[in-house]
Amino acid sequence: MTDKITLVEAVNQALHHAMTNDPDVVVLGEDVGVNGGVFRATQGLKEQFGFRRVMDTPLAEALIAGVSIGMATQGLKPVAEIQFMGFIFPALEQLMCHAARMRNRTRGRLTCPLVVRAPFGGGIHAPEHHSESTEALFAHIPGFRVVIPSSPKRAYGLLLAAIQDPDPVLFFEPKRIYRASKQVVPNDGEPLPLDICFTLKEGHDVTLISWGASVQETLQAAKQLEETGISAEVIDLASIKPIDYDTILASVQKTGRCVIVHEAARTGAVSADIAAEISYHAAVELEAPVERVTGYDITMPYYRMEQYYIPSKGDIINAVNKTMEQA
Ligand SMILES: Cc1ncc(C[n+]2csc(CCOP(=O)(O)OP(=O)(O)O)c2C)c(N)n1
Repeated sequence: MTDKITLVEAVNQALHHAMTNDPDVVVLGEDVGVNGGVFRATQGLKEQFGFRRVMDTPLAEALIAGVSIGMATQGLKPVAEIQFMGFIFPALEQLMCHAARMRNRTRGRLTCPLVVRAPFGGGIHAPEHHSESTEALFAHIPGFRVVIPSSPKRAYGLLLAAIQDPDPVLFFEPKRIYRASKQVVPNDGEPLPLDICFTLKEGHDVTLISWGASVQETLQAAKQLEETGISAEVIDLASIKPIDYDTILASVQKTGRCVIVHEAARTGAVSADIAAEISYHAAVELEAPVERVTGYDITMPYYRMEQYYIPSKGDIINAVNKTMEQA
């Protein structure tokens, strides 16, 4: 295919490809079949693969996770959709206490090749439970991979890799940019590596690290900074767990400055871990403390206030300027 497609269309394309090429891949979740998913990520799957492989479930997230774990341990590769990240918590006991531990509990006899997809993040004027970013909660749990794509190409390649991975992967999709831009995404079935971050722009004055929808504002900030003579390197973390510290440390050791940008609340965030690792391993090279541009420690506000919560291009530029002032 040579047409340009959106991030959500890339998810759909990856699901089509995986299901076509591997009869063990099944899809389940609320409204994923007849309706094609609330965001249309699973559109057309039921028509093509039938109700045995594309299952509309009751509104019961614990059931979705539990059934998926059963299927995964018995040879299938379920891709479950949780309609919004804010509704994943009824499934947490199943995911945390069973999926994440299956390999360890059975001393490697059983693995749990399960993918849980969930849209996350704010910016689409939705009410509560529809806008949060709790990726750090899942990154904290041993046994999961946590993956967040930020472009159509990475959505396609990373989702294929997640489906092939033998262990449970939480695949969080930034819905604010589901339809924000288009890319040509060859439908070649090529997975992307799950263990690396992606350097989107090279630079030598400051390293900007982000993930999800915030990568957009981070790239815009880098572009504007370039016009004022500040050269920013931009890294899309993509794999939230595990984190590719080789790339991050090499970048910060080169630039001497780092700003981490994300929508999730500040306390206990993934950025705190990254800042700690950088402070430890690049203490000699750092010219300024690591800055963090984050959401606030509050429930994601309703839509009229959303714009004040989500890190903006201006917030990122201010943080970069702060690090540049320190010498
Ligand atoms: C725990 C939880 N999961 C998912 C949702 C998202 N959601 C909102 S309405 C809806 C469909 C409800 O369908 P049904 O129970 O048949 O009621 P209807 O709206 O058709 O009257 C879903 C899945 C939710 N609100 N809460």
